Amino acid sequence: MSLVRAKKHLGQHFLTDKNIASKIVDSLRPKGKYTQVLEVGPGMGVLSDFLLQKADYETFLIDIDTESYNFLKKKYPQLKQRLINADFLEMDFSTIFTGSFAIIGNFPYNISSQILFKVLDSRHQVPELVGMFQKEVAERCASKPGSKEYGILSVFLQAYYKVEYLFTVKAGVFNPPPKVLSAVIRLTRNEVPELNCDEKLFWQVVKAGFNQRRKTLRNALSSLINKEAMTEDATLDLRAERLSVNDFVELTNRITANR
Ligand SMILES: C[S@@+](CC[C@H](N)C(=O)[O-])C[C@H]1O[C@@H](n2cnc3c(N)ncnc32)[C@H](O)[C@@H]1O
Repeated sequence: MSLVRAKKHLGQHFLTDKNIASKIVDSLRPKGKYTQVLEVGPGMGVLSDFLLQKADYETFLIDIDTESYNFLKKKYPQLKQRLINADFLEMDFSTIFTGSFAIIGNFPYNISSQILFKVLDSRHQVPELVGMFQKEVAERCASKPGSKEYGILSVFLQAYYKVEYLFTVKAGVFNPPPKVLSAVIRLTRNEVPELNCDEKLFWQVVKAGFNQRRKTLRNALSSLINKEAMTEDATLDLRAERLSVNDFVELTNRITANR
């Protein structure tokens, strides 16, 4: 079988180390929380080989690249409809999954944030994600208040998921090697995937706070708050990067109460 030609615009860097592939797949912990797993960007199937050996769940593969799709169709004829040639970002999960499913992948780095925001949008259906990202993105996901990596993605992911930075991966184990280091993270959704506040307002507050991250929250959130009623609120004197998820939830509740 001839190999898939690596295409830069699709973020194709193929993992060549089977031990790392097996370690990534072993980082999934189904324990009955889901019976189906979707792999994003299987490429030539280095992760899929291990996923398909597991009896705990049914595996689905989606790759945007037709060359990869044709390669995998020959490699795994048993998959049939479970091998999909489409853009993950455009995927309508409801056409395939009725219940919860996990997501795994060595993700294309050029669309990391979009992938994570799509997962957040579908958090009620996605209790777990294990995957490789550019190290910098993985650090951003797991970073804590006060660090320079802490931002919108950190807050939203940590609001709904436990984020674990599992391990770092060197560029040399890919073909072709990327210019950056990589890292594997695991997201495990909270038992209750809802926040104890007006969630729509929470999203607006976090976005507005970080969109003007050099300003204090009092200024960054001026269109969302009743400034007069909240003159004594000391949290508003801080910048967004100082606030934990809980601080944002509590601030959202005070904004609601003072409207
Ligand atoms: C970093 S490669 C990983 C390939 C393989 N899993 C491996 O570890 O060797 C990323 C894969 O994602 C695929 N891809 C890129 N954009 C995609 C998208 N929007 N939807 C689905 N797959 C995508 C690429 O075609 C490629 O196969």
